[in-house]
Amino acid sequence: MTRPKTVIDKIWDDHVVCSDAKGDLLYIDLHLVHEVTSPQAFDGIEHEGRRVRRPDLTLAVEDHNVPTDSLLIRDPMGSAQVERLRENCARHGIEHFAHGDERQGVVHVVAPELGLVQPGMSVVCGDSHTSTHGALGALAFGVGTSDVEHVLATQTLRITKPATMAVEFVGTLPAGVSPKDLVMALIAEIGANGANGHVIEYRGPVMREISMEGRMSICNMAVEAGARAGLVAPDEVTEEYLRGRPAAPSGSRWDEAVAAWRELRTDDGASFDKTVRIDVSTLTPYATWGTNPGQAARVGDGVVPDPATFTDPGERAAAQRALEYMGLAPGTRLRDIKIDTVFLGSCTNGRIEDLRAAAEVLEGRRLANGVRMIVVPGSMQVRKQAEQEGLHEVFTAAGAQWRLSGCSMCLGMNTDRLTGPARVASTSNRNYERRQGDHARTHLVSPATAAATAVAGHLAAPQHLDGATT
Ligand SMILES: CC(C)[C@H](C(=O)O)[C@@H](O)C(=O)O
Ligand code: SF4
Repeated sequence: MTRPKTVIDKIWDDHVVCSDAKGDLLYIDLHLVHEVTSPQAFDGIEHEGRRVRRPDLTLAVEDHNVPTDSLLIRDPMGSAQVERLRENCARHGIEHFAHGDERQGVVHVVAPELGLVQPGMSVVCGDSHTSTHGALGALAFGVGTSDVEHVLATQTLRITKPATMAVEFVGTLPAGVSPKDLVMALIAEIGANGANGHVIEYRGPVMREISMEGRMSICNMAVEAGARAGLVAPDEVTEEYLRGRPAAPSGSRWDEAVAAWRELRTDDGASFDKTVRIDVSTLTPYATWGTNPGQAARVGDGVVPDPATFTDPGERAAAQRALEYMGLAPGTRLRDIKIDTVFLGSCTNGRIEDLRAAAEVLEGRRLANGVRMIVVPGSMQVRKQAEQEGLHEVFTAAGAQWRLSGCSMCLGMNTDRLTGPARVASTSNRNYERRQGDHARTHLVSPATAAATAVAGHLAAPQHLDGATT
């Protein structure tokens, strides 16, 4: 009998080209590229007189630097970076979705929606949130620019095999608790370093009930717990999501692919280096109060903690500093924190289901006085779908701005960077100091919570708009 294996080991072993004392050389099935981390990598291979080894397995998308209120890139830095991506792709024969292309969007939204990411694949991108693609049952790593160069030149990645971690969600998911809340609850529980160096397999009955969009939100934030990657073994949800997508297999190749995907399960008896079990039955929506994603509490009855109550000195100091930056006093109820800006978008929560969840809350309601909200679809395809469903009208009727696609306010690398003091409810994944602007304070939330917050003017989940007290 062969040794039982985790799904992580199966995909890993399938891609090892060779190994030495320093680690493995993994074959890469799909290389995603964006404008921020690729210029030096292209310079590097060109300096060596090399070509891109597999342009056909490489896709580039403009996302971080593009404005979302115009097709014209006015910012000189952003424009220079995007221009270099265009030149590099043209020179190396790489498919490239430019700002204005109907397939453009945040790279982690674009690749899955085309059906390019499939179970059992190895995927890399010079971007930490590449972990998103694990939702499709792929092993997907964010890598640095020198690795991008290596992958461009050789279609392989040098990497030491990370440890494995099982995150098991059990119990019954209560209504009104979104996948984002689930992953925020996980990180609040294990901490922003809780999965350091591991690849997570999200498992358990609850994961099977979660849609592909929801799985992407959960895998997206694996890196916010310190993980190298996060994945969900493929199942019927994965198959239904992929069926009929432009790059998905078709005809008899579909049946062959599905048969292979069905082998991608963790065998009974396989062991993980670490296991965490979360009972979801008593969860409620979450929001962060601090400056890392683990500094989070329940929106309904949570309060900003007193740093003095943390036993770990590092955590105590981090909480102290976070409260100073965030301008918050211990004991403040999360629902008393007033918000002036709301960002709905990003590779965490810019997909169609996210927009639907927010629109459901905003339907027939208006933003609170003094609140500004921007809605940035994760891709131009998401934007098109949302417009077909009339969601954009719900957003604009409520007083929100309906934008083009890009990373936008998720990180201030474009003209959506906040310039003045701002307190933001944001559906993105990172809340470190100054990420959204020099004087911006970020509270991470789910799309439904972002929408309810926009209406209330303070942190709130949808049930609080109807008078619920917790
Ligand atoms: C700019 C890029 C390298 C960065 C990342 O790696 O994640 C960005 O996408 C982010 O979300 O902070
Ligand atoms: S949307 Fe945000 S998290 Fe995602 S790739 Fe862009 S900047 Fe990074």
